Amino acid sequence: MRLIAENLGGERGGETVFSGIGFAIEKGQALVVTGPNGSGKSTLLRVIAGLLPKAEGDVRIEGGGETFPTIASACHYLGHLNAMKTALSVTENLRFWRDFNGDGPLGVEEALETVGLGGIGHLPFGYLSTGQRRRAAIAKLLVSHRPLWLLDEPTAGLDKASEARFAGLMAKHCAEGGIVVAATHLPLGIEGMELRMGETG
Ligand SMILES: Nc1ncnc2c1ncn2[C@@H]1O[C@H](COP(=O)(O)OP(=O)(O)OP(=O)(O)O)[C@@H](O)[C@H]1O
Repeated sequence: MRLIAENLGGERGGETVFSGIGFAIEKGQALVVTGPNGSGKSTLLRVIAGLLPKAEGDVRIEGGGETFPTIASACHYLGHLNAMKTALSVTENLRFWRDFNGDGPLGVEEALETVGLGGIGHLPFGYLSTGQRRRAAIAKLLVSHRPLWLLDEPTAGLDKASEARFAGLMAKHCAEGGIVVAATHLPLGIEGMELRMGETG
């Protein structure tokens, strides 16, 4: 399986944010997207995820077989917001995502243990601290059967120990044949290709 972009362009509010982006990411590889504020990192991730229309070019999955014929079927997108219901418990949220995305490598309890949140699954998501919310959102990736991780500033709000743990999880995902595309300002501690987005304005 590979993720291919050819001459990809994106726009916001009718203005071109980026153009001519091309890459080929094989399974087991990571692409780290860097660049200053406003350079289009989030826009690129959202275009790849299909959450925004592309302005030109193409981005697609090849070799995903019957299980992952499209990016939509293959990806889990972790944006700035965590996409969790504040009134539901952490466990209930993760059960929802596990059902929605297809059973992933870990069960809910195991995933919570893995991100250091064992024992608090019963709490409403809204009770969690900023970093705990991000860790619970990372647990979504672990309960989901999704080989393509699209991550927007995934380590924002994480402490050093959690950052290091997440670096290990991304490396493991790649080692098991996954693909990671991550936009970041912070070093992520993973080996990967770098795509540097340009300045705007
Ligand atoms: N809904 C919108 N309408 C118009 N312009 C927008 C919209 N959303 C974002 N933009 C503009 O698109 C450009 C790219 O924004 P984007 O969020 O992709 O940048 P980024 O590289 O992720 O920035 P940061 O590092 O601050 O997160 C910015 O100039 C931003 O102001």
